[in-house]
Amino acid sequence: MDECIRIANLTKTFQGKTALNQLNCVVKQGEIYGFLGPSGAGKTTTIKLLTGQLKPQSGELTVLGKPVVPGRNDLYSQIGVLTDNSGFYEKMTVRENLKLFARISQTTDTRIQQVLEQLGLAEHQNKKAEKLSRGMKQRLMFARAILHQPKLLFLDEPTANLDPSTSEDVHALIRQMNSQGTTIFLTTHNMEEAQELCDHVAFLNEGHIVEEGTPSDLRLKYAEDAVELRYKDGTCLRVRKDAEALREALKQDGQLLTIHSQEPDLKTIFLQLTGRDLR
Ligand SMILES: Nc1ncnc2c1ncn2[C@@H]1O[C@H](COP(=O)(O)OP(=O)(O)OP(=O)(O)O)[C@@H](O)[C@H]1O
Repeated sequence: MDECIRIANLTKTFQGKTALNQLNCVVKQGEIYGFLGPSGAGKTTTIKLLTGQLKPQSGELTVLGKPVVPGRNDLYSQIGVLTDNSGFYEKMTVRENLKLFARISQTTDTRIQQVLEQLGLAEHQNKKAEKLSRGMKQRLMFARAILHQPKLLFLDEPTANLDPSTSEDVHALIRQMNSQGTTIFLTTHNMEEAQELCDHVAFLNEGHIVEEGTPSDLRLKYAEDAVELRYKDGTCLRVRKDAEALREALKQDGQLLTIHSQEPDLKTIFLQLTGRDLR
């Protein structure tokens, strides 16, 4: 699979304080990549550096095969960015907002209609943006970000402050875009969200990546060396994951109901690695 993003030895400081420290990562084309970490870990800073909004102290950044040069315009035709300050004009209707952004990115009216329908905004297109619900506003920001059919979409905490049902809608949109070929770079501090959505995750803590892999590989890597056997009479037995211990356990009286391996969730793994919760 081709590389979509490569970060090599990236360091960023603000007034002498290190925000990112020798960061390395690779995002493959077509994947949903979760960049996970608590508040202040450096997630937004990484997106700003990858999209040329900030300049690093050192390190190399490659996006879609080209080095990132702050202010380089050709990158913007190929990427979409959704952050909490993506914004739109409150006093304009949904369609008027999209027409304005379409003019900047030279997108056709047909594409506007397609996006309105894809994001379930068609019936709200003549409403002023200020009258939209929070979930619909988030859809409008998505619409703006994908109007020009970017190959790569940066989503900075796309479900922060949304209720569970609206978050589910946003997850469905992310999956839909990804299934149409868009690579997604997603930041979140919500580990359940990452576990559900992402093909690959990186744990960011205090400016560097402490672990990365597919959610299922990480869960296996940090799984306890034990399985739990549950019997019909309600008793439970924990045994080591080796053939002899299992053989012994299976000899026990009582009818066996289930055998489960003990795999931690991403939240537990992050806590184990960093001693920090993801707040
Ligand atoms: N413009 C800036 N000037 C000074 N310090 C900054 C600036 N931008 C970010 N920082 C600092 O860099 C560190 C990383 O911030 P960043 O916003 O990237 O974290 P984050 O992981 O996105 O957090 P959150 O989840 O709260 O958005 C923090 O310590 C923050 O205070």
